[in-house]
This record gives sequence, C-alpha cells and structure tokens, in this order.
Amino acid sequence: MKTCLHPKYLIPIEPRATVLGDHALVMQDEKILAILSSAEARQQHPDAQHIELPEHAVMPGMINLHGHSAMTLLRGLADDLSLMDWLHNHIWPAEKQHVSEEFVFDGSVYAMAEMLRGGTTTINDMYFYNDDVARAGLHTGMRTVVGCSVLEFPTGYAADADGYLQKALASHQAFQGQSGVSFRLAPHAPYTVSDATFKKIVALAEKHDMGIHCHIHETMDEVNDSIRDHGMRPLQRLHNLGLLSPRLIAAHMVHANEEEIALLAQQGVHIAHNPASNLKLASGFAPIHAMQTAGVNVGIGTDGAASNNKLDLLGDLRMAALLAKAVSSNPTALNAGNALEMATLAGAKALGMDQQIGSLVAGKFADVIAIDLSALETLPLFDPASQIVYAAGREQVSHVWVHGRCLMAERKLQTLDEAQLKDKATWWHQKIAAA
Ligand SMILES: CSC[C@H]1O[C@@H](n2cnc3c(O)ncnc32)[C@H](O)[C@@H]1O
Ligand SMILES: [Zn+2]
Repeated sequence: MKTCLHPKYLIPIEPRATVLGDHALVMQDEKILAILSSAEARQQHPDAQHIELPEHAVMPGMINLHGHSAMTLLRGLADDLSLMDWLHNHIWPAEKQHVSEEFVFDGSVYAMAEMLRGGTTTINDMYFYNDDVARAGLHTGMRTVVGCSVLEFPTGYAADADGYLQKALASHQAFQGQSGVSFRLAPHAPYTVSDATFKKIVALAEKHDMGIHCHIHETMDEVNDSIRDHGMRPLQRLHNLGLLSPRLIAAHMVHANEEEIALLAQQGVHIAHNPASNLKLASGFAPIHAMQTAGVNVGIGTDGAASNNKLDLLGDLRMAALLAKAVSSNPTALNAGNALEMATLAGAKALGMDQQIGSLVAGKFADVIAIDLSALETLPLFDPASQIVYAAGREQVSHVWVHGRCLMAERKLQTLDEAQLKDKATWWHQKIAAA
C-alpha cells in the first residue's frame, strides 16, 4: 500500500535544519519510499492514497528515550517528594502490592495511547514483566524497546539479579524476529546493582549484542552515597566495571563535572535527558549544553508518569530548550532545530537505530507525525521548527504513523478505543485506592 502525504512543511531532520515546502512524503508498506515535490508525487504515484495536510508540518515520530510506561497507573500517587523518599516510601511499596502482568500490560497500553496522541512513536522503556511490555507494544503498534530491569532485591517478578537476567534473556529470545519490538538490559541504578551483576551485564550485552539502559547520576545523594560506599563517584565505578560504551544509555546524568562529560564523550555513552522529572523530584539541572558541546549524544525522555506526571515529549522538549539556555547562560543553546533533532535522530542514534528511524529518509521505516499549526496558539507562523518547539501543544499532533501503519488520524486513535482505556484506568484507580 502506498500513501502520499502533502504537508505545508516537511521537516526531514536530515539534512540538518531543512524545511521543505511543496514537498510530499511517499510511504510504501512499512518504509519511506521517497521525498519529492508534491507535483511529482501526484504524477508518479497516481495510485497512492493522497492525504492533504495543508496547515501541517510533517516530521519524524518522536523517540521517548527513557520511560516506565506502566507507571501511568501510579500517576499522582505520590507527588512533591525527593527521589529516595518517593521510591523507598511510596513507589516501591505500591509496586510491591500492585505490579503484575496485568498491571504492566494495561499500564503500558495506556501510556502508549497517551504517547501516540502526543506524537511519540518509539518508547525506550524500563520496567518489570518484559513480555507484557512487549505485548503492549505489539497491541498498540508503538515501536517499543523493552528495558529488562535488573536489581539485586526481590520483587514479584524475580527473586534476585540472576533471576532478572534469566527473564531478560528469555524475553529477548521469545520475541526474536518480531519487528517493532526489541530488548535491552536495564540495570536499575548504581545504588541497586552490585559490581558482580554489572560485570555479568557487560558480558551478556556483548554476547547477545544488546544495549544497556541505566539510571545514572540522577541525584547528588546517589553520588555522595557512592563516595561513601565505594570510595568513588558512580560513573567512575561503572567505568572501572566496563559499562561505559556506545551500548549504554545513561538516564538523567544530572550531576556531571567536566571530567565526567569528557569521559562520556570519549566512551560514546548516550544520555537520556529527563527535564520534567528532574525538576519535579528536585534532582537538579543537567548540563546538556556542555555535554553536546563536548560531543555527547543527548536524547530526551519523559521518565514515568509517576514522576513527570505527563508523557508529553513535546512539552518536555520546550522545557529542555529553555533549561539548556538558562543553565548555560547562553540563549543559543539548544535552538529549536537542535531540539527537534534531540527528540528524533539523537534518540535513534542512542538506540543504535539511526539507520532505521529518526529522520525522514527513503529506506527508513515510516514513523511519521503531522502537527496542525493552524491553531490560534501557533499563528503567525514565521518558522515551523520554532513554532513546534516553543509554541505548539501535544494536542496539535493530528496524525501518527508507525511502521507505515496509521495509528492516529485527525486525532482519533485507529487501533485503540479511548473510552475502554479510560474505563481500565478508573478500574485500576479503584483497586489501588482501596488497598
Ligand atoms: C527497574 S526499572 C523500574 C524501577 O525504576 C523505578 N523508577 C522510576 N522512575 C525512577 C527514577 O527516576 N529513578 C530511579 N528509579 C525510578 C520504578 O519505580 C521501578 O521500580
Ligand atoms: Zn526513570
């Protein structure tokens, strides 16, 4: 099947800072077939379904580089706390009581519906019950990278680190060959994973060619506790254990000094920046501009809905751009074009998927979104990239395709029933509130 999009503006991300007018994007089956002038597209592809998007910008679907999808069901359960208080006294007890296969599937589907409605087409997740996160991805059609969590302590999912690792490898094996779903090893954090387990993870990641996803340097407490317990900062400890490499996505990295930024660049580590969660938990201000200047690849994430509390990548992108300027005292830091790249191609690079997604280039998967810029809030329109990053809201995302499949048209989800999803969320609320 062939579909031709005719938007007002086409923002392919590659080549950098390009905005095309009077151009069309041709999708065939799951791939991008061509980008060419609108007139040529009509002439060369008369048999295609032609979709007119006269007020819209079309760009690659956004990549949420760090999330815990199922935590939508815990949204608003514990607010206005520091990370350790939030985790130890509220979230981990709630997870112990409620997290199950059903919880993870329902919560993940719900999160994916919210993310798709906001123009996110790929989620790099990290949670428990790997198979159920993967099933949620297949059910919704969202491109899903399942981070298979590893911790030293028992949960309802596994008894110990080896148990989590076995489950990770079993999930990786079970879904081999399924397009749209892949797996990474996800040690939770330096303060919940031992040296021995980190070493096993490095070896397994190499053996099975898997990426690694870990919370690192999220708070100053984490850094100080590591100096107390290990005699060094977490990043140095992970470096000594061989974890720092292009396989690694370090979520947060709020506290990084100059030497650590140089080390991240040298080792090719990717960063998932989570501005909203970092602000809400008062974790700090990540030195994103310094990292980018040093050559570190930085993508953007929402973190979970229990610490954000939205899964609104577009909103968080605006926050990231504003914060980058304030933190570096430099108004040119993270301009609109670079911000869009952060939410697309940088995320794809971090996942090792930049040959498949992250920009609108012939041969890549057709993960594409359209944003209606005709709203009162986004006029007058001088610069589409500026308007998307600084002025548009996620509710202006009108259409979403993943793998060439239309998952939202004119803001209506095509594969999911919104009323049913809301009923499920209410059911879970009653169950959790009653406990
Ligand atoms: C093992 S992955 C899931 C695990 O991580 C917890 N979590 C969610 N958000 C954060 C965060 O920002 N820092 C550290 N840990 C977080 C989640 O509740 C799960 O227990
Ligand atoms: Zn997180």
